[in-house]
Amino acid sequence: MPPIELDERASEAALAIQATIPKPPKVAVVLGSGLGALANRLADRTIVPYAKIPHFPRPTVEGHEGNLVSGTVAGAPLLVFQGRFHYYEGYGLDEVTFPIRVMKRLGVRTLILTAATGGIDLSLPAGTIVCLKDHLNLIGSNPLRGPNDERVGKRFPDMTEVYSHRLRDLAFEEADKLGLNLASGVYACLPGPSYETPAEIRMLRILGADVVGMSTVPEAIVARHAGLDVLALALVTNAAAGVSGEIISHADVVEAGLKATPLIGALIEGVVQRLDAEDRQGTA
Ligand SMILES: O=P(O)(O)O[C@@H]1C[C@H](O)[C@@H](CO)O1
Ligand SMILES: Nc1nc2[nH]cnc2c(=O)[nH]1
Repeated sequence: MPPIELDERASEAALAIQATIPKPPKVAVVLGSGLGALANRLADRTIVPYAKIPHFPRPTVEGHEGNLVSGTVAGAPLLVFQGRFHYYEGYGLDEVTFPIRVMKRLGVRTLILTAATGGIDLSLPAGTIVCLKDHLNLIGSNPLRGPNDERVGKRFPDMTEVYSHRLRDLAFEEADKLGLNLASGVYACLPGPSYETPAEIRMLRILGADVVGMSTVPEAIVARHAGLDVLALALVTNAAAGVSGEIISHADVVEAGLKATPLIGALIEGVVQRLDAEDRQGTA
């Protein structure tokens, strides 16, 4: 039997989700390392374990639970992907970005990506939240490689504005309300799983990167291809290699994520409530 096409797999996964969540929220968030507890802030929760969704991969990394959670924040609907897939886990980019293809079929229009990152810029210490303004795809491939589904998006999608100016403005306004000093920066995506060497970090700084991670970019590319508006919030969990001389460990990354969850959660909630208000007024 020939392998089932990606499109068909995504449609089957979306159908299975709709059996439990008949009217999925139009805003989705993907939670990065250590940020999983954000899903617990939702009210009226419906939880679908990834294991119950056909064709869905399974997270293999600590700090990525593997649940799809639908619920509300202060009355505004939100779909939470509690756990993501990374290239370094051995998954192909098709699998890494499978949740994005599925959420498109569920009717999601706005995607909020979150990620744990190393701070390259000296002005971005651990604990800083960075609103991404652009990225460097250094993963060595592209998630859109292969046949293009014209029903979803163009063969050669423009990437001039991956991270929506409108959503970034909204995030900065909400950060102001919280008294949060939100930073702005460029994310470099490397394949991992080893962290960088100090020489690699010096190279990334010259290339214009402010933070470094192992995710987010493939998801953002697939989302833009499909016409979703994207906002990405990177938490600096550690100084990048060689910046402070401190050893980097995933346990510390997860702990920093946990610590920052209330703040990044409040920011996301503010943004989601604004989007919901716009949606109700028909301006979104
Ligand atoms: O899923 P994210 O990008 O938040 O996780 C980062 C990258 C690696 O998976 C991990 C390294 O500690 O954190
Ligand atoms: N590549 C990379 N990913 C991270 N995720 C959290 N911290 C880091 C880091 O320093 N480098």
